[in-house]
Amino acid sequence: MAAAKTLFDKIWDTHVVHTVEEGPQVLYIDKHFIHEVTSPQAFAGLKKRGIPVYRTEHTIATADHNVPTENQHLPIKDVLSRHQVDTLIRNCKEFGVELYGLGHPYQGIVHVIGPELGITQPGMTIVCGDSHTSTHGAFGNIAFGIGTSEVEQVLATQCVLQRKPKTMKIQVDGELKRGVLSKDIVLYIISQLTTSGGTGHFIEFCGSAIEALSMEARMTICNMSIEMGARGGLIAPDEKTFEYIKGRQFAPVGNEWEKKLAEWQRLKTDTDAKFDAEYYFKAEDIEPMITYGTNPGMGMGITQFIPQVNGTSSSGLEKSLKYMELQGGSQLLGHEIDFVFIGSCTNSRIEDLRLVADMVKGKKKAAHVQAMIVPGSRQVEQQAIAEGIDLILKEAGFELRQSGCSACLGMNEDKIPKGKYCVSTSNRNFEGRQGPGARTMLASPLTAAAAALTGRVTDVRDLLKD
Ligand SMILES: CC(C)[C@H](C(=O)O)[C@@H](O)C(=O)O
Ligand code: SF4
Repeated sequence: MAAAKTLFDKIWDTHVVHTVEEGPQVLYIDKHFIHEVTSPQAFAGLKKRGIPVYRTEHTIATADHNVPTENQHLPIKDVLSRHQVDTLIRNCKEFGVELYGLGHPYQGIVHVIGPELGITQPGMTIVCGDSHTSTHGAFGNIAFGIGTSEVEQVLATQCVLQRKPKTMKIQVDGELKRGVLSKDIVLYIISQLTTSGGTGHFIEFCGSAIEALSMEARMTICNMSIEMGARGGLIAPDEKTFEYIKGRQFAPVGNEWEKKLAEWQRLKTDTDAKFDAEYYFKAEDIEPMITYGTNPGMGMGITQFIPQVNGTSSSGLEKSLKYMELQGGSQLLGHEIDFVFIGSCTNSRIEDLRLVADMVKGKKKAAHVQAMIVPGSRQVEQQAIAEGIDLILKEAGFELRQSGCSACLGMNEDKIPKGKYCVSTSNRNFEGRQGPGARTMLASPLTAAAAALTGRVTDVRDLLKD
C-alpha cells in the first residue's frame, strides 16, 4: 500500500512537473492572480525578452491596492496610484489578460474575488504576487504568495520553481464562546506560536471548531496563517466548500461539476499521515482578541493585561509599546480609540458586514470615532446595498466605502493619521502600516464594531448581553 499522505502532499505531488536533484521542484500552477503592485516588473521582463503570457485563460487580474475607495468613477487623483493602475490596464491589454479593473462588476481585493467568483477551487495550486494568497487555502488547495521575479516565471511558463515546505497540523476542537469569531481563533494561535512559529511549514487547519466555521470564516484563518511565518494554510474541503462554490460564475457546471465533485470529495489527509509538527488548541480557551504591539503575534484576550517589559521579554516588546504609547502591565480595555477600519482580505466579506450591521443597528458610533467600512469587492458592496446594510451602517454613523485594500496598508488616500489609534480588522499592525505613525490594534469585526460604538477598546460580550 502507498504511504499515508497529508492533503498538502497529495496536491503538491500531483502538480510537480520536474524535480531537480537536491534542488527545487518545478510546480505547475492552476491559477495565477495578479494585481497592480507586483506585476509591472514581471510584465516588463516579458516584454524585454519578447515572451507572451503562456496561459492567459488562467491568469486573472484585478486592481485593489492603489484604488481609491470613494468616487471610483473619477480619474485616480494620486499620481503614483494612477500610474500603477494605468500600467496594469496597459499590460493586461497588451498581453491579453482579463482585468477586473475599476468599474468592473467583479473588481475587488484579489483574495476576496477569487473565491467569490468560483475561480478558487479545491485541489488547485494558486499563486499571486501577494503574501495573503494563503486565503484561498480555505477551499482545500495549495495557495501561496510569490515574489515579482516568480510572477514573471509563472506568466511565462505557468510553472514556478519551489522547494517543498514542511507540513504542520493545527487542530482546534470544541465550541467557540459567544462573541468569539474565526479572527479571534487565528489571532490566538499566532499569539501562542509567535510570528515565526510556522516558518518553513505549510499548515493544515482541522478539528471540530474549524469544521464548524463558514467558508468565509475559514478564509480569515488561512489568510493570517502567513502571519505566523508559514508559507500558507489550508483546510480540507467538505460539503460547505462544495455548496459555496456551486453556481458561482466560474464554477464547473453539468458533467464537469459532477466529475470535479468526485475528485474534490477525495481530498483529505490520510488517517495515519505524519506531519512535521502538530499543535492542538481548545476553542473554549479563546476570548475575543486584540493586539497591543506591532506584530500580529502581540495579541491577547480582550480582558487580559499587556505583558510587562522585563529582562525576559522579547526585545521587540519595549520598542512596540513605545510606538503604541502603551504601558506594560495595563489593560487595553477602556483605552480610547480614534478610528475603526473594517475591511481587508481578512474581514471584508458579506458575513463580516452582516455581523457589524447586526451589532450597530439602531445605535450610533461614538462622536469622536471615524468608522470606515470597506467592502472587499464590488459584489460584496452590491450585496450589502441589496440587504439594506448600507442604510443601517449610515444611520449608525459608519461610512461604507467602495472596494479595495484601503487603510489595510494605506497605499491609497485612506490612511490613519500619526499617533491615532485604530481598531482594525486587517492582518498587520506593523509600524506605519496604516499610515506613518498610525497605531493599529488588530481585532475581529465584532470587536471593531463595539469599539466604534463606545469609542473605546470594548469587550464585545458586554454589548451582546442585551
Ligand atoms: C503589496 C503586496 C506585495 C503586499 C503583500 O504581499 O502582502 C500587500 O498585499 C500587503 O498586505 O502587505
Ligand atoms: S487587503 Fe491588505 S493584506 Fe490583503 S492584499 Fe490588500 S494590502 Fe494585502
